[in-house]
Amino acid sequence: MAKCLSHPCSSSSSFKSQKRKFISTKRNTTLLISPYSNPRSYLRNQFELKSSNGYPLNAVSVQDGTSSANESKDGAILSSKPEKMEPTISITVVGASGDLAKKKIFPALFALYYENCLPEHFTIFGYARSKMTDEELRNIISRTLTCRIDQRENCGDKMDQFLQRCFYQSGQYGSEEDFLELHNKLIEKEVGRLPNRLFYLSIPPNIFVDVVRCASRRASSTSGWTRVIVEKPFGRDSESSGELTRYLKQYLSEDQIFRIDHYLGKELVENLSVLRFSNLVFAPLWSRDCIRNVQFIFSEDFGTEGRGGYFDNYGIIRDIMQNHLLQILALFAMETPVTLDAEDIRNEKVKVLRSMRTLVLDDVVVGQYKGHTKGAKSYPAYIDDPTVPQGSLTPTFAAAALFIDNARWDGVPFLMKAGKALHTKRAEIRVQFRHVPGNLYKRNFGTDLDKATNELVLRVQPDEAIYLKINNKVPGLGMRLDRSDLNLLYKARYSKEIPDAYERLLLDAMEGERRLFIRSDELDAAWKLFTPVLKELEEKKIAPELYPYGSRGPVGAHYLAAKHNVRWGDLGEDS
Ligand SMILES: NC(=O)C1=CN([C@@H]2O[C@H](COP(=O)(O)OP(=O)(O)OC[C@H]3O[C@@H](n4cnc5c(N)ncnc54)[C@H](OP(=O)(O)O)[C@@H]3O)[C@@H](O)[C@H]2O)C=CC1
Ligand SMILES: O=C1O[C@H](COP(=O)(O)O)[C@@H](O)[C@H](O)[C@H]1O
Repeated sequence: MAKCLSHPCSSSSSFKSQKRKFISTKRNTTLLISPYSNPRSYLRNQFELKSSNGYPLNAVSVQDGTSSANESKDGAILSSKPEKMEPTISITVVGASGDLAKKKIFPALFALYYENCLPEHFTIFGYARSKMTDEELRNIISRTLTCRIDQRENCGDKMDQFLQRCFYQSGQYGSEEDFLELHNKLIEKEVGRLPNRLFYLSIPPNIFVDVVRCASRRASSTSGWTRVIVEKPFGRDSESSGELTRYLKQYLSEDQIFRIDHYLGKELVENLSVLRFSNLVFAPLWSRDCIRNVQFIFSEDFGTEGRGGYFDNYGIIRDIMQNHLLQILALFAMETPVTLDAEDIRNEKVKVLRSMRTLVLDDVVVGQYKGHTKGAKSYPAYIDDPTVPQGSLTPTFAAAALFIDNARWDGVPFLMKAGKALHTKRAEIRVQFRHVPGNLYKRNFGTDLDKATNELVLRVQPDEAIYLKINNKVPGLGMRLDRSDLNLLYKARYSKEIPDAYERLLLDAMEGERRLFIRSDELDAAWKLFTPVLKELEEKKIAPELYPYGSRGPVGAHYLAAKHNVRWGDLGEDS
């Protein structure tokens, strides 16, 4: 039995059993088809992993009724299974030869293995068209595996053991035969166990549907669950996203689809709800009464570098704003969910997204980076990328002002800014509070009262931190005030290395925990906000404002903020 020794999601055993009772009551109809005479012994046979909300499994396998696509068929098969079959999980990374698989997915799987978060029995398959042997795949992925800095025990041995569980199958993405071959290889590894299968689609979106068709027809688990993690982008607009969902649903139920947005797996984004809902001090401040504006800022200090072919078809609004920043906004602004269950949280996110005003062109600024030389070093323009068409108008930078038309947030500007090839790499949420009414100390601040308002910053990356800018008396006999930070810097407070977002999300998908994955109605609501402006930008061929590689982006972003009486919080020296 795998135990997730140091995963933050460990919960007390009494809580665990309470939750399980709840599941068995709620799903007693499906448990009736379970081959296990005692549901508790069946549950003990499942992985004792805990998902990121601290709950144990709420959707382990088809016996729990979660894999509705194959229920009756699977039910029949299940009833002929031996009573105490141990489960196994087979994870297939489709697109295993690609950038994301190498950079993020295999390393995250290894980190979970290293932390004892994977079940005792598991198999990992890489699948792609490239021809490779198992050994070649192992060589490629071994280059990106690392052990936790704070542990490093048996690092080499653990890597070897992990790599021995990794295999490779070459195949076409639209070939049912090739997926059948994969299926047969999976069966060899799963023999004698209850097989659960997870497919990670780390491939360009135009082949999602082919893969899902072939995998669901030829390589689904016959008696356990089958789940599919789908990478972004989920379409280019409302229409294509709806179409993609309709296609996927020909082969999968919504419960089997895990639409990933890796920002939801980031530590500080996870912490947003904890901060809001478990600290009394913030609750009365969290509304238009005290908050002047909220800013969601994403910047990267590198350009598209090799991903220009993908990027040019999407642009920064689709790549970052419509998903990562909007998801954070929804968590920031939603009402208190009834419970921490996935559906309760996603219901609240949908409500807030549906209360938002559709974005208009007047509230958007777009930019594109141009070449720049600094000393002896030259930085390329976006259109110097050989995979980007000449004359491309695709924005690599955008700023936008959004509004939530509900009682809590009426009139509060929610500003977003996202860009590539800027001066720094950073992601943060900045909350600027209102002025203190009748401030006794206002003459100490000079004429710029905005500089004296409190600001709460959640720095998502790098150097995760939460800090609150306050006004403070400079010690001494006079009465001089300055701006200081109450600072919770994670690396100073916590010695443990922060897990990568993909680790948390992979673990949750294995556990059937959907809280951090995007439901189809959330996706619809998100696209509705951005689709009209995206269409208008393209139809009107709006030229992006050029900004030098490595700069702070177009000045237009400042005019946009000023129009809404906002000053970007990331501009000052001490920001
Ligand atoms: N890379 C990143 O940082 C991020 C990526 N994503 C998303 O993850 C997914 C994978 O990204 P990434 O790894 O960068 O993608 P890649 O371009 O590296 O593609 C992954 C694999 O898919 C196959 N492939 C590529 N293009 C085509 C094509 N036109 N037709 C058929 N097969 C193709 C290739 O494998 P082979 O030729 O061997 O079959 C390739 O190794 C995408 O949806 C992307 O948007 C999301 C967030 C970040
Ligand atoms: O989804 C994406 O995210 C990355 C940035 O992710 P991070 O975790 O490194 O901040 C971005 O580079 C990429 O363009 C986008 O597709």
